[in-house]
Amino acid sequence: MEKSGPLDVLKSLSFILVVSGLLWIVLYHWRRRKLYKLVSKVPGPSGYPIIGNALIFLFKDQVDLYDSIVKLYSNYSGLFKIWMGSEPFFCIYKPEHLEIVLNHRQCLAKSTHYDFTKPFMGNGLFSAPVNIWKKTRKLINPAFNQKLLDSFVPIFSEQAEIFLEVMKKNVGEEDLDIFAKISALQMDSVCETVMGIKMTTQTSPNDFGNKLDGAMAIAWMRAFNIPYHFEFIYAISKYGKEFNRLVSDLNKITKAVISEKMKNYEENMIARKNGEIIEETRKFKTFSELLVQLYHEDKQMSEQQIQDEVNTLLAAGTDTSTTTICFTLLTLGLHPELQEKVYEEIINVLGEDRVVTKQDLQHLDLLERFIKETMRLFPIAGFFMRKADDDIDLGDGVVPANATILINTMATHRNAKYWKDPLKFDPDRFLPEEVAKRHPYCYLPFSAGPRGCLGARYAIMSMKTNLATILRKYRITTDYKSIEEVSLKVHMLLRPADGFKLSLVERT
Ligand code: HEM
Repeated sequence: MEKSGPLDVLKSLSFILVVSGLLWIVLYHWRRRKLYKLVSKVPGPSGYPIIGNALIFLFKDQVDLYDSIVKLYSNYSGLFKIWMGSEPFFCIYKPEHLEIVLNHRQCLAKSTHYDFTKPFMGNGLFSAPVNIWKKTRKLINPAFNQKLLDSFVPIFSEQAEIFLEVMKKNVGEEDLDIFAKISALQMDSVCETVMGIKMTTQTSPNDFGNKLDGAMAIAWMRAFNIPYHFEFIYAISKYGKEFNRLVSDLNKITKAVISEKMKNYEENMIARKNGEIIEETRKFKTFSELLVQLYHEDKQMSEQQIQDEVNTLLAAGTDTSTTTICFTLLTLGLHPELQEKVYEEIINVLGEDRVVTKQDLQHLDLLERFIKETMRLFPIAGFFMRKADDDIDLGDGVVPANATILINTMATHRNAKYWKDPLKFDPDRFLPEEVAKRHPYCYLPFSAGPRGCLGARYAIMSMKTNLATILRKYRITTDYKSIEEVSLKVHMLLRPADGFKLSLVERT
């Protein structure tokens, strides 16, 4: 018998490899046959082998990314799908679909893309897996009550008044960056209500806010760029290195704050046991103190979980409100006559000098409708994702288990099917009688259902306080001429591609 040489061994090995590879491919597709069957029933653009439709998102700058998503949605009248590599994405915007998905018990999971925020937010509410999320949200929901939010209004007011002081020195300056100023205002309010510390970003600028913004922007950029999903590419990239540096700096600060709250709580417990009377130095409890209390009383929250929640609230609460306030200033600038009506309302409720109180907020109706209409046209968190844990029947199509669902509320908010003359700015759309005429899921700036925004009421109250304080002293102008002219980009949240182009003119 002839002996087999090294070449024959190599040939046999190659044969085995090719056959196993083919078997693996067949098995992989066989296991996904149900998925393919369901996917095939849903319309969608044709894609390329292996990458599918990933080119829609790949190598796009922030403006192109926004335009591509809008264009994609405009081609379909309802549910459609795209392939991101081997992963099908089901794209929705119809109110009926949104209502099913956002309330479905099997749709509470966030897609894997949210994992990129985990180095900072960990298992905080925003990115937590469903089992952890359920437990934490049940614990935190009661703490986020109206009484607590009311107790924050003096902080919102105090910070807004500091903003006016800062603006006295800056207004009229060329190249005044109003977004940065509002961002500092929000950062100081959120840091004080969440952590109980005066960050003083407004008066002595520090880079905590920039670091937070930078870290979140990189996490979101990664979600939309498949090559950076691979840890070995991301870790050696400039983004990966920068992200780790930013997160490490931010964590040092929040960790120190939580350790201090833990220490205070324990010292107070001992003092109370010894019969000492503890004088409260503040009229409100911060979120971190409430979380520390939950940690001690319920023993259901670990120290790490507290830090994850604090980091989450900082990240979820600052840029969101900052960007919405700036968009509201922009829409005020675009509509000078309406702006005067908002001003009159503020003067009627507040008078000339008094700081804003929680009672005032209930009477600033037009201002609230103005903010709501702004959030319709500029829903800053207009794209978000869920994962289906089971097949989800949407009536006119089924989303198969494990698929990602891409929600685009911008497509709902600006849709002529649901909004007459959708690009017309009209705060009266939010009069109660008008709201009652619509499907409630036509308007979702804060998402909805059990996993909707935890801070929606907090955001409205803080934005109303800030805007009322600012608008009483300043008239807003913008270089934009119309809503249509404001082209948008995806910078984690939506932002105007060419900036906000705002000016503040002192009222005399
Ligand atoms: C104008 C301001 C805000 C807007 C437009 C907004 C919008 C949203 C949206 C759309 C979601 C759902 C995101 C998703 O499912 O991926 C969300 C979730 C969340 N938001 Fe907000 N938000 C705002 C302000 C705030 C504030 C001020 C806080 C806290 C102080 C906050 C805390 C949260 C948290 C914790 C979640 C996650 C909820 C969960 O998964 O259970 N948000 N927000």
